[in-house]
Amino acid sequence: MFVMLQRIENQLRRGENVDKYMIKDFEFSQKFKNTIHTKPPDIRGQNSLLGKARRFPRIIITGMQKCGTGALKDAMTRSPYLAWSSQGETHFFDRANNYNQGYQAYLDMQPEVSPEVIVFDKTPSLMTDSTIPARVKAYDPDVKIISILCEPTHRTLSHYLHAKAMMTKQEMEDQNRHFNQARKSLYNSDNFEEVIESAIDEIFAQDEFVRNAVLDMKNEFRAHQATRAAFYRYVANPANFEQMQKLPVQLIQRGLYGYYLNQWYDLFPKENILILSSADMSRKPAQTLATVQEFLGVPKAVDPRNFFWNNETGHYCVMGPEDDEPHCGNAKNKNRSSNFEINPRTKIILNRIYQSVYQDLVDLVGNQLFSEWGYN
Ligand SMILES: Nc1ncnc2c1ncn2[C@@H]1O[C@H](COP(=O)(O)OS(=O)(=O)O)[C@@H](OP(=O)(O)O)[C@H]1O
Repeated sequence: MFVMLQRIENQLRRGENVDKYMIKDFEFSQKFKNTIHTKPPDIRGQNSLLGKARRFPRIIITGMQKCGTGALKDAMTRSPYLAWSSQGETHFFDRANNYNQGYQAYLDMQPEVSPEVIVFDKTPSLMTDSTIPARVKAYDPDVKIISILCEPTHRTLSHYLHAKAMMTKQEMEDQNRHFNQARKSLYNSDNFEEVIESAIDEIFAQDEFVRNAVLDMKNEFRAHQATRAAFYRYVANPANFEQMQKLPVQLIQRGLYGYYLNQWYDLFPKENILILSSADMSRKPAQTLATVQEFLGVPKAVDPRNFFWNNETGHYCVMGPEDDEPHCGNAKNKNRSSNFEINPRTKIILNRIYQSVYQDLVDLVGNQLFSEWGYN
């Protein structure tokens, strides 16, 4: 580990980009080498059983958390050729208590369906966990992977509101105890801005220059390279893994789309990965579903007739022939991020960070899909 960090340090000193591939290999080998089931399940045998049977997923929606994975799942399950686990998000690959039970436990989580139906797993925390790509590859190297991405600055707010709504008082107290004693009231306050700044203190604790540059509102921000390198150095360091799984760091860390997607592209063929835009899913759901169905090679059963505009949510609802009423997300949820504004300073801070790493995403998916984020 020390040698690796020193190599990263040397690269930085020479003004070079940190080699992201080196970081990934390192991350993987250090933390997770002993926790992969190397013998794959008999997916073909199980999935070709006649009649109704539990079938292994051949599609995994890996994320991104708070980017419309629920809407995508609702639309996909309107197709008679696609089904997802009746248990909801399986968390098979990312929770030790599930993964360690082996593939039979994964199969037990799946719905009983006919052979022509393809089962998918949607667990939005998979995309940004470095353990997972190798585990999924060991499970099925031919699996199809879908990730839907949204503008990362806004995603932090959506994630924060969601986390706060889910946290019990006890959990908030535990988080406060674990994180940043100086800000004891972090999770009892509604102060998103303060939470973001405490994450920045943690992420750039070893890089004061970057921290100051990111927070400096007086001077033009020019520290893109240094910010990218410092951030990658932080997420590559196993000493930070535990902190990264928690708030508040998680809020920012999960927006490193390019960095994490690279780990999937390294292990799976490009044609097995589909990256979608959350904005497209919101504005053009039928078109997005056409793309999904084509990618999966299933008949086009979900089309414009399945979608109905809903003023209350600002999104389309979806309805299939089997449904009594449309699925409209959680219209009553007061915690929706569209009801809140990020203050301008915090927005600038987050944009600076995400702008610094945007090119890594463009290198993978081109500069069209997410150009409206304005990070070019
Ligand atoms: N139809 C449609 N299309 C695209 N995007 C949509 C759609 N409906 C909701 N949203 C957005 O999705 C956010 C919730 O994302 P997820 O479903 O991935 O959340 S979760 O990770 O499963 O909790 C949700 O975030 P919040 O508004 O903060 O709740 C919305 O920004």
